[in-house]
Amino acid sequence: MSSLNSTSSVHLRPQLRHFINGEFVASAKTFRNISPVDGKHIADVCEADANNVDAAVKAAQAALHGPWGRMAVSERAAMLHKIADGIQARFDEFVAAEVADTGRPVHQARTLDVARGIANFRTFADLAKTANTDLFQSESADGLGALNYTVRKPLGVVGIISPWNLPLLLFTWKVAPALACGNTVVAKPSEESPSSATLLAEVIRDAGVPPGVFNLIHGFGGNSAGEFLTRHPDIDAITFTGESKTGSTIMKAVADGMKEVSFELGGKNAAVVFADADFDAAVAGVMRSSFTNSGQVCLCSERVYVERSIFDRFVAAMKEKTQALKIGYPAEDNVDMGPLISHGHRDKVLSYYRLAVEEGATVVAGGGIPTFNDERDDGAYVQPTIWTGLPDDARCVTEEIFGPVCHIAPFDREDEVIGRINDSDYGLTCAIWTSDLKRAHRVAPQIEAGLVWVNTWYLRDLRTPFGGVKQSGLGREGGRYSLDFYSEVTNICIKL
Ligand SMILES: NC(=O)c1ccc[n+]([C@@H]2O[C@H](COP(=O)([O-])OP(=O)(O)OC[C@H]3O[C@@H](n4cnc5c(N)ncnc54)[C@H](O)[C@@H]3O)[C@@H](O)[C@H]2O)c1
Ligand SMILES: O=C/C=C/C=C(\O)C(=O)O
Repeated sequence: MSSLNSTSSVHLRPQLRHFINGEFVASAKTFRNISPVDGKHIADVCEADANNVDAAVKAAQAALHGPWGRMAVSERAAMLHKIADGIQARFDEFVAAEVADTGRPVHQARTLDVARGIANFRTFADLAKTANTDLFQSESADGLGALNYTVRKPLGVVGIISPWNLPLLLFTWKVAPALACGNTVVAKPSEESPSSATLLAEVIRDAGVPPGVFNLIHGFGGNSAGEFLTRHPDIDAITFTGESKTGSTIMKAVADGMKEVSFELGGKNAAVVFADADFDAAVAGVMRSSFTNSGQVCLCSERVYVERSIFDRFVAAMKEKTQALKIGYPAEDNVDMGPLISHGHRDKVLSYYRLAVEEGATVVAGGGIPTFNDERDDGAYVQPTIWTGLPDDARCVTEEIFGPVCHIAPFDREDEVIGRINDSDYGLTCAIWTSDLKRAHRVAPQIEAGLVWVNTWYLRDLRTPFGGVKQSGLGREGGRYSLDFYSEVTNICIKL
C-alpha cells in the first residue's frame, strides 16, 4: 500500500491522553479511535471520569489566580501568537491528525482546517488588544455630571465542547477567544476527532502558557466527560457547538447553576438560485455548499431552490458535476470527497437515502455506497446524492442529514421562495445566487438566518457575527461578539 493511499503512514500516537494542570494524564477507561477511511484502529483514547473533570476544573480555577490572572492583555496576546506559531511549526502534524481522524482530503485539511486554527488564535490575540469599552459623560441633578465607564473582566472557567466535523477549526474558534479574554478553559473535543486537540495541548504547553490555563479532557457526552463538565458547579460558562438536541440537553444541565451559554447548533440551510444568476458560478457554488467535507459542514445547503425557467438545466448541470466528483483517499491527487466521520454516521445518512425513496424522491445522482474493491470498502464512504420531487414537508427536506446530499426544488416567485426558505425549525445560513443587486439587498434581510451569503458560500471574515436563529443557535461569536461573550463587564459611575 503506498503511503499516498492510507492513513497508516501517518505517525499516530498509540494513546491520546487528557491534559490537566500542565501534564498529560491517562485514565483507566479508554475507547478506540477508528479510521473512517478503512475502518482500522488508529489509537486508544482515554475517557475522562468525573474525577478527571473535577481535577481539570480545579486546575483552571487555580490558574485564574496565578500568573495568567495577573497577565497584561498584550502579554496574553503575545502568548496566543506563540500558540499560532507553534501550530504553524507543526503544520504537517496537525494535517496528519485531522486526516487520520476524519479521512478528509489533505488539501482541505491544509487550506481550511489547520489554516483556520492558526487564524483563530491570531485574530483573537489582536482583537483582545484593541477591545474597547464604554465611556459616557452623564448628566446629574446637581448639574456637575458624572462619568460612566465599563471594564472588561474574564468570565472565569469556561467549559468548551466541540464537534467532529471541523475538529481543529471549531475547537480553536472557542479556545482562542476564551483565552484572549483572560479566562481559563476545560475543553472537550468530540470523541470522533481527538487527535488535533491533543496535539494542540502540546503546542500550548510548549508556548509557555501557565499550567491549568488550558485543560483538555477526552470522552463522550451524556454520562461521560461532556456531561460531567456541564454539570460541574465551578464552571462559569459553557460554549458548545453541536446538534440542536444536544444543545437543549446541555441547557437543562446548566440551568440550575444559571451558567452563561453560547450555542452553535444544527441547520437545514437553503441555497436559492434566481434565473438571473451567473449560471456557472451558481452551479459551482451549490456544488461546494452541498458536498464540501462530504456535506459535514453546518453551513452546507441541503435545500436548493431554483427558479423554474432554469430548473431542468440546473439539475442536469448539478447531476453531471456530482457524478464526476472524485471520491477517494485523503492524499490522492484532486480528490473531492472523503468518507463520512464514522460507520454510525454513515448509517444515519444512508437511512435518509432510503427514506427519500420512500417519500417519493427522484434520485438524480448517487443514493448509495461507492465500491472501491479495496480496504476503503471497510470505510464510511457514501455517494454524493441529489434528489428532486419531494414535497417541502418531507422529512428529507426538513431534517438535518449532515451528509453529501441536497434536494433541488423549483420555485416561481420571490415571495414564495422566501416563505419556503423560512419555513424551517432552523435558521443558520442561506446562499442567494442572483445578478440583481436590488434583489440581493431586498431578499437577504428577509431570510431568517444568522448568516446570508450572496453569490458566494462560506466566505468568512472572523470579525463578523457568526451564529444561528431558532434551533440553530443561541448568541453570536466572532469579532467583538466573542469578546462580549467571553468577558464580564462592570459599569462604574463616578460622580463629578
Ligand atoms: N452552528 C455551528 O457553527 C455548527 C458547527 C459545526 C457543527 N454543528 C452541528 O454539530 C452537529 C454535528 O456534530 P456532532 O455530531 O459532534 O454533534 P453532537 O451534538 O453529537 O456532539 C457535539 C459535542 O457534544 C458532546 N456531547 C454530546 N452529548 C452531550 C451531553 N449530553 N453533554 C455534554 N456534551 C455532549 C459530544 O461529545 C461532542 O463533543 C450537526 O448538527 C451540525 O450542524 C454546528
Ligand atoms: O460546520 C460548521 C462550520 C462552522 C464554521 C465556523 O464556525 C467558522 O468558520 O468560524
